[in-house]
This record gives sequence, C-alpha cells and structure tokens, in this order.
Amino acid sequence: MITMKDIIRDGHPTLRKVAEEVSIPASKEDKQILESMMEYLINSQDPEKAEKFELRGGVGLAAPQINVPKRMIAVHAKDENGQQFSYALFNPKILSHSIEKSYLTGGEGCLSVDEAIPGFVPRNARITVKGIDLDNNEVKLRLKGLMAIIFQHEIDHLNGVMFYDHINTEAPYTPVENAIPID
Ligand SMILES: CNC(=O)c1cccc(C)c1Nc1nc(N2CCN(c3ccccc3Cl)CC2)nc(N2CSC[C@H]2C(=O)NC)n1
Ligand code: NI
Repeated sequence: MITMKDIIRDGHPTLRKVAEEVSIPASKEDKQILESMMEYLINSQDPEKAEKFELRGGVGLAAPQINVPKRMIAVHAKDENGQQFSYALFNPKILSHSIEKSYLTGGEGCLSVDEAIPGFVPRNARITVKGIDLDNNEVKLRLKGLMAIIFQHEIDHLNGVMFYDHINTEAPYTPVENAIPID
C-alpha cells in the first residue's frame, strides 16, 4: 500500500516533468499502480487507517506524486451535495472548459507540498474531461464545482504544474474577478 513515504515532495524534479501517456490497453502493472493510488485516497479518508499509517487526507492523487511520470489520476471525493465521486483515469484530457472561473475559498492543499501556501487558486468553473477507466472504457465527464477543481489540480500534476503556480503572489486573496467561490 502507498504511504506518505512514497509521495515525493515539492522540489523533486519528477513533479515538474510532463508525464507520458499510458499505452492502452493499460498493462497489469499500470492498473496496479492506479488501483494503489485510489486505495491511498480511500485509506487517507478513514480516520483509523489515516492515524495508524500516518496518512495525510487527500481527495486527489496523480502518478507523478509517487514518482511515476505517467498520465494517471485518482479522485475520491464527496461533492458539495455529498455525492461520492470515485474516478481512476488513464490519460485524462480536458476537452473544453468554461470561461467562468471558480476557486476554493480555503485555498488548495497538496500531498506533495508539506506547508500550507495561502491564496486563491483560480480555475475553470466547468470542464469536460475524457479518459480511460480501469475497465478500459472511455469515460467522458462534465464537471463543475469541487470536482472540476480537483480534476484540474490533478491534471496539472501531469503537466508539471503545481497549484501555487496559479496564485497571484502580489495579492493572494484577491477574490478572482466574478468567479464562483467554493467553500
Ligand atoms: C491550504 N488550504 C487547505 O488545504 C484548505 C483549507 C480549508 C478548506 C479547503 C477546501 C482547503 N483546501 C483543500 N482541502 C483539501 N482537503 C480537505 C481535507 N481533506 C481530508 C482531510 C482529512 C481526512 C479526510 C479528508 Cl477528505 C482532504 C481534502 N484538499 C484540497 N485539494 C486541492 S485540489 C486536491 C485536494 C487535495 O486532495 N489536496 C491534498 N484543498
Ligand atoms: Ni497536488
């Protein structure tokens, strides 16, 4: 199982690389890696396991964060309405996005960044994503709200982008121009 010692931290070169496409159909090994990423998220949200294995809570994880420069992400989160989302995708791609922006009013955290970095992270409010799931099916998702934020954060990792790259350092808490705040 993945624990925090497998998660590379800011400054490790792999976090700034552009990850490689996974050849489809995915190999047994790539499937095992993506399943272990999903398992991490689920374990990290279980108070007993998180405490026992000292796991930091996360709702999203990208393969470069475990030093695997491949285009794979896992998302396991409840949206604003409490609906459970659980997606493990190979080669996720943003097909289109809204002009409108949104941001987490609490700022963003990342399992690869140990300290909190204050500031609003402006992101597209709505996105359409396609990818391949663990059963080799093509998946197309129209996302908004918290899910859209998480997917953009994880897909950024596949392109060597960190959340704080988007923060306006002069004024980190300037409310993003007519953007939708997400609490
Ligand atoms: C610095 N300010 C903040 O962290 C922050 C502060 C307030 C509000 C928000 C909204 C913030 N922001 C933020 N909070 C989260 N979590 C809240 C805690 N939770 C969690 C923790 C423990 C058990 C179970 C769970 Cl569910 C895990 C998820 N996650 C992300 N991100 C950014 S997109 C990828 C995602 C991620 O998984 N990061 C590790 N951002
Ligand atoms: Ni991250």
